[in-house]
Amino acid sequence: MSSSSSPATDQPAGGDAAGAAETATEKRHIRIFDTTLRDGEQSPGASMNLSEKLEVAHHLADLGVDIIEAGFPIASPGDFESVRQIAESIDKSTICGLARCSEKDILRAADAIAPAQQGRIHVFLATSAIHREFKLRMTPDEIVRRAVEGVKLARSRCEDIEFSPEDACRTEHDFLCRVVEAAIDAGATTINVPDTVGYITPEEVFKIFQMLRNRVPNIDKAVLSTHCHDDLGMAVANSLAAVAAGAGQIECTINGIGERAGNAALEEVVMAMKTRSDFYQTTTRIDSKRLVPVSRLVSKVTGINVQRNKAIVGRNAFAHESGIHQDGMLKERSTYEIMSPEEVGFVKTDLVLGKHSGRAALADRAKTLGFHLEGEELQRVFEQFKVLADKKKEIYDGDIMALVQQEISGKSEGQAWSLVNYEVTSKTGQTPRVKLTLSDGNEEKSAEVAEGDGPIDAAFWAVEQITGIDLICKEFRVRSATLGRDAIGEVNLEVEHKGKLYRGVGVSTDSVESTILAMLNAINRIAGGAA
Ligand SMILES: CC(=O)SCCNC(=O)CCNC(=O)[C@H](O)C(C)(C)COP(=O)(O)OP(=O)(O)OC[C@H]1O[C@@H](n2cnc3c(N)ncnc32)[C@H](O)[C@@H]1OP(=O)(O)O
Ligand SMILES: CC(C)C(=O)C(=O)O
Repeated sequence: MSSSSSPATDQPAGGDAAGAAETATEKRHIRIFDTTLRDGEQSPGASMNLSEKLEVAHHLADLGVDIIEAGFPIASPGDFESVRQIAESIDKSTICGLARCSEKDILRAADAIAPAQQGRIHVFLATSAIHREFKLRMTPDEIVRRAVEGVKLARSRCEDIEFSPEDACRTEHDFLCRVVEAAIDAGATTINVPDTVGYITPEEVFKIFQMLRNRVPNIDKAVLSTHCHDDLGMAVANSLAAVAAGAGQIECTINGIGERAGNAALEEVVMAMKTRSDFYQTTTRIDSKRLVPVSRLVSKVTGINVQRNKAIVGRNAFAHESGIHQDGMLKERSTYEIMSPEEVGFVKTDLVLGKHSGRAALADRAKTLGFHLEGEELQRVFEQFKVLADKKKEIYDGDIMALVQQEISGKSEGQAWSLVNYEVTSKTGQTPRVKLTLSDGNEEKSAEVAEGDGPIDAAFWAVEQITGIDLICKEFRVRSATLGRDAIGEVNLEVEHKGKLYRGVGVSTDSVESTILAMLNAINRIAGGAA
Protein backbone atom coordinates (compact mmCIF):
# COMPACT_ATOMS: atom_id res chain seq x y z
CA MET A 1 0.00 0.00 0.00
CA SER A 2 1.46 3.37 -0.86
CA SER A 3 0.33 6.81 0.17
CA SER A 4 1.60 10.34 0.42
CA SER A 5 2.42 9.73 4.11
CA SER A 6 4.36 6.52 3.45
CA PRO A 7 6.51 6.97 0.43
CA ALA A 8 7.86 3.62 -0.72
CA THR A 9 11.33 3.85 -2.19
CA ASP A 10 12.01 2.58 -5.69
CA GLN A 11 15.05 0.70 -4.37
CA PRO A 12 15.06 -3.10 -4.57
CA ALA A 13 13.70 -4.76 -1.43
CA GLY A 14 15.99 -6.86 0.77
CA GLY A 15 17.84 -4.94 3.47
CA ASP A 16 21.30 -3.37 3.54
CA ALA A 17 23.12 -6.15 1.74
CA ALA A 18 20.74 -5.84 -1.20
CA GLY A 19 21.62 -2.18 -1.32
CA ALA A 20 18.31 -0.51 -0.37
CA ALA A 21 18.99 3.11 0.49
CA GLU A 22 16.92 5.14 2.92
CA THR A 23 15.37 8.35 1.71
CA ALA A 24 16.43 11.59 3.36
CA THR A 25 12.84 12.18 4.60
CA GLU A 26 12.62 12.79 8.35
CA LYS A 27 11.11 9.80 10.08
CA ARG A 28 7.84 10.09 12.01
CA HIS A 29 7.90 8.96 15.66
CA ILE A 30 5.20 6.37 16.37
CA ARG A 31 4.11 6.01 20.00
CA ILE A 32 3.93 2.47 21.27
CA PHE A 33 1.01 2.01 23.67
CA ASP A 34 1.28 -1.37 25.35
CA THR A 35 -1.89 -2.92 26.73
CA THR A 36 -0.51 -6.31 27.82
CA LEU A 37 -1.57 -5.59 31.40
CA ARG A 38 -5.13 -4.60 30.42
CA ASP A 39 -6.35 -6.10 27.11
CA GLY A 40 -3.62 -8.77 27.29
CA GLU A 41 -4.84 -9.78 30.73
CA GLN A 42 -8.32 -10.23 29.22
CA SER A 43 -6.99 -13.41 27.51
CA PRO A 44 -8.79 -16.29 29.22
CA GLY A 45 -6.60 -17.67 32.02
CA ALA A 46 -3.93 -14.93 31.69
CA SER A 47 -4.57 -13.05 34.96
CA MET A 48 -1.42 -11.90 36.72
CA ASN A 49 -0.84 -11.13 40.38
CA LEU A 50 0.50 -7.82 41.65
CA SER A 51 4.19 -8.74 41.68
CA GLU A 52 3.94 -10.24 38.19
CA LYS A 53 2.27 -7.07 36.88
CA LEU A 54 4.94 -4.88 38.46
CA GLU A 55 7.69 -7.01 36.94
CA VAL A 56 6.10 -6.85 33.47
CA ALA A 57 5.55 -3.07 33.81
CA HIS A 58 9.24 -2.50 34.66
CA HIS A 59 10.28 -4.57 31.64
CA LEU A 60 7.91 -2.60 29.40
CA ALA A 61 9.36 0.69 30.65
CA ASP A 62 12.93 -0.58 30.03
CA LEU A 63 11.84 -1.77 26.59
CA GLY A 64 10.97 1.85 25.75
CA VAL A 65 7.17 1.62 25.62
CA ASP A 66 5.73 5.18 25.53
CA ILE A 67 2.45 4.40 27.29
CA ILE A 68 1.66 1.44 29.55
CA GLU A 69 -2.04 0.70 29.95
CA ALA A 70 -1.69 -0.77 33.43
CA GLY A 71 -5.30 -1.88 34.00
CA PHE A 72 -8.98 -1.07 34.42
CA PRO A 73 -9.08 0.37 37.97
CA ILE A 74 -12.86 0.06 38.52
CA ALA A 75 -12.74 -3.66 37.68
CA SER A 76 -11.52 -4.76 41.14
CA PRO A 77 -9.55 -3.53 44.15
CA GLY A 78 -6.61 -5.62 42.86
CA ASP A 79 -6.72 -3.87 39.48
CA PHE A 80 -6.86 -0.47 41.17
CA GLU A 81 -3.91 -1.32 43.42
CA SER A 82 -1.74 -2.61 40.59
CA VAL A 83 -2.35 0.50 38.46
CA ARG A 84 -1.58 2.69 41.50
CA GLN A 85 1.64 0.85 42.36
CA ILE A 86 2.81 0.86 38.73
CA ALA A 87 2.05 4.61 38.57
CA GLU A 88 4.04 5.10 41.76
CA SER A 89 7.11 3.17 40.68
CA ILE A 90 7.59 3.92 36.97
CA ASP A 91 8.62 7.30 35.61
CA LYS A 92 10.02 6.39 32.18
CA SER A 93 6.61 5.73 30.56
CA THR A 94 3.17 7.29 30.76
CA ILE A 95 0.86 5.18 32.94
CA CYS A 96 -2.69 4.82 31.72
CA GLY A 97 -5.90 3.58 33.37
CA LEU A 98 -9.03 2.55 31.45
CA ALA A 99 -12.53 3.85 32.30
CA ARG A 100 -16.04 3.54 30.89
CA CYS A 101 -17.90 6.77 30.27
CA SER A 102 -19.17 6.85 33.82
CA GLU A 103 -18.29 9.10 36.72
CA LYS A 104 -17.26 6.31 39.10
CA ASP A 105 -14.96 4.66 36.56
CA ILE A 106 -13.27 7.93 35.62
CA LEU A 107 -12.72 9.07 39.22
CA ARG A 108 -11.34 5.64 40.15
CA ALA A 109 -8.96 5.70 37.18
CA ALA A 110 -7.90 9.26 38.07
CA ASP A 111 -7.10 8.18 41.65
CA ALA A 112 -5.16 5.13 40.44
CA ILE A 113 -2.90 7.06 38.06
CA ALA A 114 -2.55 10.08 40.40
CA PRO A 115 0.98 9.13 41.62
CA ALA A 116 2.33 8.88 38.04
CA GLN A 117 4.88 11.41 36.75
CA GLN A 118 2.97 11.20 33.48
CA GLY A 119 -0.56 9.82 33.72
CA ARG A 120 -3.30 9.21 31.17
CA ILE A 121 -7.00 8.36 31.49
CA HIS A 122 -8.42 6.29 28.65
CA VAL A 123 -12.19 6.76 28.34
CA PHE A 124 -14.19 4.55 25.99
CA LEU A 125 -17.77 4.34 24.72
CA ALA A 126 -19.06 2.20 21.88
CA THR A 127 -20.37 4.02 18.82
CA SER A 128 -21.45 1.34 16.29
CA ALA A 129 -25.18 0.82 15.69
CA ILE A 130 -25.02 -2.78 17.01
CA HIS A 131 -23.41 -1.69 20.29
CA ARG A 132 -25.61 1.41 20.65
CA GLU A 133 -28.86 -0.48 20.18
CA PHE A 134 -28.26 -3.84 21.79
CA LYS A 135 -25.57 -3.29 24.43
CA LEU A 136 -25.77 0.30 25.61
CA ARG A 137 -29.39 0.99 24.57
CA MET A 138 -28.53 4.63 23.85
CA THR A 139 -29.47 6.93 20.97
CA PRO A 140 -26.72 8.58 18.87
CA ASP A 141 -27.37 11.90 20.68
CA GLU A 142 -26.99 10.22 24.07
CA ILE A 143 -23.70 8.66 22.96
CA VAL A 144 -22.30 12.05 21.97
CA ARG A 145 -23.50 13.64 25.23
CA ARG A 146 -22.03 10.83 27.39
CA ALA A 147 -18.73 10.88 25.49
CA VAL A 148 -18.39 14.64 25.92
CA GLU A 149 -19.28 14.50 29.64
CA GLY A 150 -16.84 11.65 30.19
CA VAL A 151 -13.93 13.31 28.39
CA LYS A 152 -14.59 16.64 30.16
CA LEU A 153 -14.66 14.99 33.59
CA ALA A 154 -11.47 13.06 32.83
CA ARG A 155 -9.80 16.23 31.52
CA SER A 156 -10.67 18.03 34.78
CA ARG A 157 -8.47 15.43 36.54
CA CYS A 158 -5.68 14.85 34.01
CA GLU A 159 -4.11 16.65 31.02
CA ASP A 160 -3.55 13.57 28.90
CA ILE A 161 -6.87 12.02 27.80
CA GLU A 162 -7.46 9.27 25.29
CA PHE A 163 -10.93 8.63 23.92
CA SER A 164 -11.92 5.39 22.16
CA PRO A 165 -15.14 5.04 20.19
CA GLU A 166 -15.36 1.30 20.80
CA ASP A 167 -16.17 -0.72 17.65
CA ALA A 168 -15.19 2.38 15.63
CA CYS A 169 -14.43 0.38 12.52
CA ARG A 170 -18.06 -0.81 12.27
CA THR A 171 -19.46 2.67 12.98
CA GLU A 172 -21.22 4.77 10.30
CA HIS A 173 -18.61 7.23 9.01
CA ASP A 174 -20.75 10.37 9.55
CA PHE A 175 -21.45 9.42 13.14
CA LEU A 176 -17.83 8.45 13.82
CA CYS A 177 -16.68 11.87 12.57
CA ARG A 178 -19.27 13.58 14.78
CA VAL A 179 -18.20 11.72 17.96
CA VAL A 180 -14.49 12.20 17.28
CA GLU A 181 -14.90 15.94 16.69
CA ALA A 182 -16.97 16.31 19.88
CA ALA A 183 -14.46 14.29 21.95
CA ILE A 184 -11.54 16.45 20.75
CA ASP A 185 -13.51 19.64 21.49
CA ALA A 186 -14.18 18.25 24.98
CA GLY A 187 -10.44 17.82 25.58
CA ALA A 188 -9.31 14.43 24.23
CA THR A 189 -5.64 14.53 23.23
CA THR A 190 -5.52 11.06 21.64
CA ILE A 191 -8.28 9.52 19.54
CA ASN A 192 -8.05 5.76 19.34
CA VAL A 193 -9.90 3.98 16.52
CA PRO A 194 -10.41 0.39 17.67
CA ASP A 195 -11.26 -2.57 15.49
CA THR A 196 -12.85 -4.15 18.56
CA VAL A 197 -14.00 -7.36 16.88
CA GLY A 198 -11.14 -7.88 14.41
CA TYR A 199 -13.42 -7.44 11.40
CA ILE A 200 -11.70 -4.85 9.24
CA THR A 201 -9.21 -5.29 6.37
CA PRO A 202 -6.00 -3.28 5.83
CA GLU A 203 -7.44 -1.43 2.83
CA GLU A 204 -10.51 -0.39 4.86
CA VAL A 205 -8.44 0.72 7.87
CA PHE A 206 -6.35 2.88 5.58
CA LYS A 207 -9.51 4.53 4.21
CA ILE A 208 -11.03 5.12 7.68
CA PHE A 209 -7.91 6.90 8.94
CA GLN A 210 -7.67 8.92 5.74
CA MET A 211 -11.37 9.78 6.01
CA LEU A 212 -10.99 10.98 9.63
CA ARG A 213 -7.98 13.10 8.70
CA ASN A 214 -9.85 14.66 5.78
CA ARG A 215 -13.24 15.19 7.38
CA VAL A 216 -12.81 15.99 11.10
CA PRO A 217 -11.98 19.71 11.27
CA ASN A 218 -10.09 19.62 14.61
CA ILE A 219 -8.29 16.30 13.97
CA ASP A 220 -4.85 17.97 14.13
CA LYS A 221 -5.41 18.68 17.86
CA ALA A 222 -5.20 14.95 18.69
CA VAL A 223 -2.91 12.02 18.00
CA LEU A 224 -4.66 9.28 16.03
CA SER A 225 -4.22 5.78 17.40
CA THR A 226 -4.94 2.25 16.19
CA HIS A 227 -6.08 -0.74 18.32
CA CYS A 228 -6.62 -3.92 16.31
CA HIS A 229 -7.81 -7.39 17.26
CA ASP A 230 -6.68 -10.52 15.49
CA ASP A 231 -9.90 -12.46 14.88
CA LEU A 232 -9.14 -12.75 11.16
CA GLY A 233 -5.36 -12.74 11.64
CA MET A 234 -4.99 -9.17 10.36
CA ALA A 235 -4.24 -7.17 13.53
CA VAL A 236 -0.62 -6.40 12.64
CA ALA A 237 -1.36 -5.66 8.97
CA ASN A 238 -4.24 -3.40 10.00
CA SER A 239 -2.12 -1.51 12.54
CA LEU A 240 0.56 -0.89 9.92
CA ALA A 241 -2.08 0.26 7.40
CA ALA A 242 -3.29 2.77 10.00
CA VAL A 243 0.28 4.03 10.44
CA ALA A 244 0.64 4.35 6.67
CA ALA A 245 -2.52 6.49 6.70
CA GLY A 246 -1.21 8.78 9.43
CA ALA A 247 -1.81 7.11 12.82
CA GLY A 248 0.74 8.28 15.40
CA GLN A 249 0.16 5.58 18.03
CA ILE A 250 -0.17 1.80 17.91
CA GLU A 251 -1.89 -0.13 20.69
CA CYS A 252 -0.47 -3.61 20.99
CA THR A 253 0.54 -6.37 23.39
CA ILE A 254 3.58 -8.57 23.95
CA ASN A 255 3.15 -11.87 22.04
CA GLY A 256 -0.15 -10.48 20.72
CA ILE A 257 -2.12 -11.76 23.71
CA GLY A 258 -5.54 -10.28 24.42
CA GLU A 259 -9.29 -10.73 24.30
CA ARG A 260 -10.28 -13.76 22.12
CA ALA A 261 -7.68 -14.15 19.31
CA GLY A 262 -5.63 -11.31 20.81
CA ASN A 263 -4.28 -7.92 19.78
CA ALA A 264 -1.57 -6.76 17.38
CA ALA A 265 1.78 -8.17 18.59
CA LEU A 266 4.12 -5.40 19.77
CA GLU A 267 7.25 -7.20 18.60
CA GLU A 268 5.80 -7.64 15.09
CA VAL A 269 4.64 -4.06 14.52
CA VAL A 270 7.89 -2.69 15.94
CA MET A 271 10.17 -4.94 13.87
CA ALA A 272 8.09 -4.38 10.73
CA MET A 273 8.56 -0.63 11.11
CA LYS A 274 12.25 -1.04 11.96
CA THR A 275 13.13 -3.56 9.25
CA ARG A 276 11.05 -1.70 6.64
CA SER A 277 11.80 1.83 7.79
CA ASP A 278 12.66 2.51 4.15
CA PHE A 279 8.94 2.02 3.45
CA TYR A 280 7.19 3.28 6.59
CA GLN A 281 9.59 6.17 7.32
CA THR A 282 8.86 5.84 11.05
CA THR A 283 10.80 5.30 14.27
CA THR A 284 9.91 4.12 17.77
CA ARG A 285 11.67 4.31 21.15
CA ILE A 286 11.70 0.50 21.46
CA ASP A 287 15.03 -1.16 22.32
CA SER A 288 14.54 -4.21 20.09
CA LYS A 289 17.21 -6.25 21.92
CA ARG A 290 14.80 -6.55 24.83
CA LEU A 291 11.97 -8.10 22.79
CA VAL A 292 12.83 -11.76 23.35
CA PRO A 293 13.37 -11.46 27.14
CA VAL A 294 10.11 -9.57 27.63
CA SER A 295 8.28 -12.07 25.41
CA ARG A 296 9.59 -14.95 27.55
CA LEU A 297 8.61 -13.14 30.75
CA VAL A 298 5.03 -12.49 29.58
CA SER A 299 4.70 -16.06 28.38
CA LYS A 300 5.86 -17.34 31.75
CA VAL A 301 3.70 -15.12 33.95
CA THR A 302 0.55 -15.62 31.88
CA GLY A 303 1.09 -19.32 31.20
CA ILE A 304 0.45 -18.68 27.47
CA ASN A 305 3.11 -20.39 25.38
CA VAL A 306 4.63 -18.70 22.35
CA GLN A 307 4.20 -20.91 19.28
CA ARG A 308 7.53 -22.07 17.79
CA ASN A 309 6.97 -20.45 14.42
CA LYS A 310 5.78 -17.12 15.88
CA ALA A 311 7.34 -14.18 14.02
CA ILE A 312 10.24 -12.39 15.79
CA VAL A 313 10.21 -14.23 19.15
CA GLY A 314 9.31 -17.86 18.34
CA ARG A 315 12.04 -20.48 18.85
CA ASN A 316 12.08 -21.22 15.12
CA ALA A 317 11.96 -17.58 13.98
CA PHE A 318 15.64 -17.71 12.97
CA ALA A 319 16.09 -21.46 12.44
CA HIS A 320 17.12 -22.41 8.93
CA GLU A 321 16.30 -26.05 8.28
CA SER A 322 16.65 -26.74 4.58
CA GLY A 323 19.94 -27.32 2.75
CA ILE A 324 19.57 -24.58 0.15
CA HIS A 325 18.78 -22.01 2.84
CA GLN A 326 21.70 -23.18 4.99
CA ASP A 327 24.00 -22.96 1.99
CA GLY A 328 22.82 -19.40 1.33
CA MET A 329 23.20 -18.45 4.99
CA LEU A 330 26.77 -19.75 5.08
CA LYS A 331 27.68 -17.71 2.02
CA GLU A 332 25.86 -14.49 2.99
CA ARG A 333 23.36 -14.24 5.88
CA SER A 334 21.21 -11.62 4.16
CA THR A 335 20.22 -14.15 1.49
CA TYR A 336 17.69 -15.58 3.95
CA GLU A 337 17.80 -13.30 7.00
CA ILE A 338 16.06 -9.90 6.95
CA MET A 339 17.06 -9.10 10.54
CA SER A 340 19.48 -10.74 12.94
CA PRO A 341 18.48 -12.85 15.95
CA GLU A 342 20.72 -10.65 18.13
CA GLU A 343 18.78 -7.54 17.05
CA VAL A 344 15.61 -8.88 18.71
CA GLY A 345 17.39 -10.24 21.77
CA PHE A 346 18.26 -13.87 21.13
CA VAL A 347 21.54 -14.39 22.96
CA LYS A 348 24.35 -16.81 22.25
CA THR A 349 25.39 -18.44 25.49
CA ASP A 350 29.05 -19.17 26.02
CA LEU A 351 29.01 -18.95 29.81
CA VAL A 352 27.57 -22.10 31.36
CA LEU A 353 26.86 -21.84 35.06
CA GLY A 354 27.36 -24.65 37.54
CA LYS A 355 27.80 -25.45 41.25
CA HIS A 356 30.95 -23.33 41.48
CA SER A 357 29.33 -20.17 40.09
CA GLY A 358 28.64 -17.27 42.43
CA ARG A 359 26.04 -14.53 42.78
CA ALA A 360 27.83 -12.18 40.36
CA ALA A 361 27.74 -14.69 37.50
CA LEU A 362 24.12 -15.54 38.24
CA ALA A 363 23.05 -11.87 38.38
CA ASP A 364 24.99 -11.16 35.19
CA ARG A 365 23.40 -14.07 33.33
CA ALA A 366 19.93 -13.06 34.59
CA LYS A 367 20.60 -9.50 33.39
CA THR A 368 21.43 -10.76 29.90
CA LEU A 369 18.10 -12.60 29.98
CA GLY A 370 16.35 -9.35 30.95
CA PHE A 371 15.98 -9.72 34.75
CA HIS A 372 17.50 -7.41 37.33
CA LEU A 373 18.20 -9.51 40.40
CA GLU A 374 19.53 -7.87 43.51
CA GLY A 375 19.33 -7.95 47.30
CA GLU A 376 17.04 -10.52 48.89
CA GLU A 377 15.57 -11.54 45.56
CA LEU A 378 19.02 -12.42 44.22
CA GLN A 379 19.75 -14.31 47.44
CA ARG A 380 16.55 -16.40 47.19
CA VAL A 381 17.14 -17.28 43.52
CA PHE A 382 20.80 -18.02 44.33
CA GLU A 383 19.80 -20.49 47.04
CA GLN A 384 17.47 -22.28 44.57
CA PHE A 385 20.24 -22.16 41.98
CA LYS A 386 22.69 -23.92 44.34
CA VAL A 387 20.12 -26.63 45.17
CA LEU A 388 19.65 -27.17 41.44
CA ALA A 389 23.38 -27.09 40.72
CA ASP A 390 23.83 -29.96 43.19
CA LYS A 391 21.41 -32.02 41.09
CA LYS A 392 22.49 -30.92 37.59
CA LYS A 393 26.01 -30.48 36.23
CA GLU A 394 25.30 -27.48 34.03
CA ILE A 395 22.72 -24.75 34.45
CA TYR A 396 21.32 -23.29 31.22
CA ASP A 397 19.38 -20.11 30.45
CA GLY A 398 16.08 -22.00 30.50
CA ASP A 399 16.84 -23.18 34.07
CA ILE A 400 17.59 -19.63 35.21
CA MET A 401 14.44 -18.27 33.57
CA ALA A 402 12.39 -20.97 35.31
CA LEU A 403 13.90 -20.16 38.74
CA VAL A 404 13.37 -16.41 38.28
CA GLN A 405 9.80 -16.95 37.16
CA GLN A 406 9.10 -19.07 40.22
CA GLU A 407 10.48 -16.25 42.37
CA ILE A 408 8.28 -13.59 40.66
CA SER A 409 5.14 -15.74 40.73
CA GLY A 410 5.72 -16.81 44.31
CA LYS A 411 5.76 -13.27 45.71
CA SER A 412 2.07 -13.14 46.60
CA GLU A 413 0.51 -11.30 49.47
CA GLY A 414 -0.80 -12.73 52.76
CA GLN A 415 -0.41 -16.24 54.08
CA ALA A 416 2.01 -18.22 51.95
CA TRP A 417 2.09 -22.00 51.89
CA SER A 418 5.47 -23.57 51.23
CA LEU A 419 6.83 -27.07 50.84
CA VAL A 420 8.83 -28.48 53.76
CA ASN A 421 9.36 -32.05 52.53
CA TYR A 422 7.65 -35.00 50.90
CA GLU A 423 8.11 -38.69 50.29
CA VAL A 424 6.42 -40.66 47.55
CA THR A 425 6.11 -44.40 47.02
CA SER A 426 4.82 -45.69 43.72
CA LYS A 427 4.86 -49.32 42.53
CA THR A 428 3.32 -51.12 39.56
CA GLY A 429 -0.15 -52.35 40.51
CA GLN A 430 -0.23 -50.57 43.88
CA THR A 431 -1.95 -47.41 45.06
CA PRO A 432 0.62 -44.65 45.40
CA ARG A 433 1.42 -43.21 48.83
CA VAL A 434 2.50 -39.62 49.61
CA LYS A 435 3.76 -38.28 52.93
CA LEU A 436 3.74 -34.49 52.80
CA THR A 437 4.68 -31.65 55.15
CA LEU A 438 3.81 -28.04 54.34
CA SER A 439 4.24 -24.79 56.22
CA ASP A 440 1.54 -22.10 56.29
CA GLY A 441 4.08 -19.49 57.38
CA ASN A 442 3.44 -20.12 61.10
CA GLU A 443 3.43 -23.85 61.64
CA GLU A 444 4.12 -27.10 59.84
CA LYS A 445 1.25 -29.42 58.90
CA SER A 446 1.54 -32.99 57.63
CA ALA A 447 -0.62 -35.58 55.89
CA GLU A 448 -0.15 -39.09 54.58
CA VAL A 449 -2.43 -40.29 51.83
CA ALA A 450 -2.72 -43.51 49.87
CA GLU A 451 -5.08 -42.52 47.14
CA GLY A 452 -5.21 -41.66 43.46
CA ASP A 453 -4.19 -42.98 40.06
CA GLY A 454 -0.50 -42.18 40.38
CA PRO A 455 1.98 -40.17 42.47
CA ILE A 456 0.87 -36.84 40.98
CA ASP A 457 -2.78 -37.50 41.72
CA ALA A 458 -1.80 -38.59 45.25
CA ALA A 459 0.13 -35.32 45.69
CA PHE A 460 -3.03 -33.40 44.73
CA TRP A 461 -5.01 -35.24 47.42
CA ALA A 462 -2.35 -34.59 50.07
CA VAL A 463 -2.09 -30.85 49.31
CA GLU A 464 -5.88 -30.49 49.39
CA GLN A 465 -6.10 -32.34 52.68
CA ILE A 466 -3.49 -30.14 54.42
CA THR A 467 -4.60 -26.75 53.04
CA GLY A 468 -8.35 -27.50 53.15
CA ILE A 469 -8.67 -25.96 49.68
CA ASP A 470 -10.50 -28.00 47.04
CA LEU A 471 -9.18 -27.74 43.52
CA ILE A 472 -10.53 -29.01 40.22
CA CYS A 473 -7.65 -29.51 37.82
CA LYS A 474 -8.54 -27.98 34.42
CA GLU A 475 -5.16 -28.08 32.75
CA PHE A 476 -1.87 -29.74 33.62
CA ARG A 477 1.20 -29.16 31.46
CA VAL A 478 4.74 -30.42 32.04
CA ARG A 479 7.59 -29.20 29.88
CA SER A 480 11.30 -29.39 30.24
CA ALA A 481 12.93 -25.99 30.68
CA THR A 482 16.11 -27.11 28.87
CA LEU A 483 17.51 -30.07 26.98
CA GLY A 484 18.90 -33.22 28.62
CA ARG A 485 17.68 -35.97 30.93
CA ASP A 486 18.46 -33.93 34.02
CA ALA A 487 16.46 -30.91 32.79
CA ILE A 488 14.18 -28.94 35.08
CA GLY A 489 10.54 -29.94 34.66
CA GLU A 490 8.21 -26.96 34.63
CA VAL A 491 4.61 -27.67 35.64
CA ASN A 492 1.91 -25.20 34.64
CA LEU A 493 -1.47 -25.78 36.22
CA GLU A 494 -4.88 -24.27 35.76
CA VAL A 495 -7.24 -25.12 38.60
CA GLU A 496 -10.79 -24.12 39.48
CA HIS A 497 -11.74 -23.07 42.98
CA LYS A 498 -15.26 -21.82 43.80
CA GLY A 499 -16.01 -21.24 40.11
CA LYS A 500 -12.87 -19.17 39.42
CA LEU A 501 -9.75 -20.19 37.49
CA TYR A 502 -6.28 -19.89 39.04
CA ARG A 503 -2.86 -20.64 37.59
CA GLY A 504 0.17 -22.11 39.27
CA VAL A 505 3.73 -22.81 38.20
CA GLY A 506 6.37 -24.99 39.82
CA VAL A 507 9.87 -25.97 38.76
CA SER A 508 12.11 -28.81 39.90
CA THR A 509 14.11 -31.67 38.43
CA ASP A 510 11.51 -33.91 40.10
CA SER A 511 8.07 -33.78 38.48
CA VAL A 512 6.17 -34.64 41.68
CA GLU A 513 7.91 -31.75 43.44
CA SER A 514 7.15 -29.40 40.48
CA THR A 515 3.50 -30.41 40.77
CA ILE A 516 3.35 -29.73 44.51
CA LEU A 517 5.07 -26.35 44.01
CA ALA A 518 2.65 -25.45 41.19
CA MET A 519 -0.31 -26.35 43.41
CA LEU A 520 1.04 -24.22 46.25
CA ASN A 521 1.59 -21.33 43.84
CA ALA A 522 -2.09 -21.60 42.77
CA ILE A 523 -3.24 -21.91 46.41
CA ASN A 524 -1.24 -18.82 47.39
CA ARG A 525 -2.94 -16.94 44.55
CA ILE A 526 -6.32 -18.06 45.89
CA ALA A 527 -5.33 -16.82 49.34
CA GLY A 528 -3.98 -13.54 47.86
CA GLY A 529 -7.09 -13.05 45.68
CA ALA A 530 -5.25 -13.01 42.32
CA ALA A 531 -6.68 -15.30 39.65
C1 LIG B 1 -13.57 -3.58 24.40
C2 LIG B 1 -12.99 -3.81 25.72
O1 LIG B 1 -12.09 -4.57 25.82
S1 LIG B 1 -13.61 -2.93 27.00
C3 LIG B 1 -12.86 -3.57 28.42
C4 LIG B 1 -13.45 -4.89 28.77
N1 LIG B 1 -12.87 -5.37 30.00
C5 LIG B 1 -13.62 -5.82 31.00
O2 LIG B 1 -14.84 -5.81 30.94
C6 LIG B 1 -12.88 -6.39 32.16
C7 LIG B 1 -13.31 -5.78 33.48
N2 LIG B 1 -14.75 -5.71 33.66
C8 LIG B 1 -15.36 -5.87 34.87
O3 LIG B 1 -14.73 -6.18 35.88
C9 LIG B 1 -16.82 -5.63 34.95
O4 LIG B 1 -17.43 -5.82 33.68
C10 LIG B 1 -17.11 -4.15 35.46
C11 LIG B 1 -16.64 -4.05 36.93
C12 LIG B 1 -16.38 -3.13 34.63
C13 LIG B 1 -18.60 -3.86 35.40
O5 LIG B 1 -19.29 -4.88 36.05
P1 LIG B 1 -20.88 -4.80 36.20
O6 LIG B 1 -21.25 -3.52 36.87
O7 LIG B 1 -21.31 -6.05 36.86
O8 LIG B 1 -21.47 -4.68 34.70
P2 LIG B 1 -21.46 -5.78 33.56
O9 LIG B 1 -20.06 -6.19 33.27
O10 LIG B 1 -22.43 -6.87 33.85
O11 LIG B 1 -22.06 -4.94 32.33
C14 LIG B 1 -21.39 -3.81 31.84
C15 LIG B 1 -22.25 -2.55 32.00
O12 LIG B 1 -21.46 -1.43 31.56
C16 LIG B 1 -22.13 -0.75 30.49
N3 LIG B 1 -21.08 -0.23 29.63
C17 LIG B 1 -20.29 -0.92 28.77
N4 LIG B 1 -19.42 -0.10 28.22
C18 LIG B 1 -19.66 1.12 28.72
C19 LIG B 1 -19.05 2.36 28.52
N5 LIG B 1 -18.00 2.48 27.71
N6 LIG B 1 -19.50 3.43 29.19
C20 LIG B 1 -20.57 3.30 30.04
N7 LIG B 1 -21.17 2.13 30.27
C21 LIG B 1 -20.73 1.06 29.61
C22 LIG B 1 -22.98 -1.84 29.85
O13 LIG B 1 -24.01 -1.29 29.08
C23 LIG B 1 -23.48 -2.55 31.11
O14 LIG B 1 -24.46 -1.72 31.71
P3 LIG B 1 -25.87 -2.32 32.28
O15 LIG B 1 -25.44 -3.22 33.40
O16 LIG B 1 -26.59 -1.10 32.74
O17 LIG B 1 -26.48 -3.04 31.16
C1 LIG C 1 -11.26 -0.22 25.18
C2 LIG C 1 -11.06 -0.43 23.73
C3 LIG C 1 -9.92 0.36 23.19
C4 LIG C 1 -10.83 -1.86 23.39
O1 LIG C 1 -10.16 -2.58 24.07
C5 LIG C 1 -11.40 -2.35 22.12
O2 LIG C 1 -12.23 -1.67 21.52
O3 LIG C 1 -11.03 -3.47 21.73
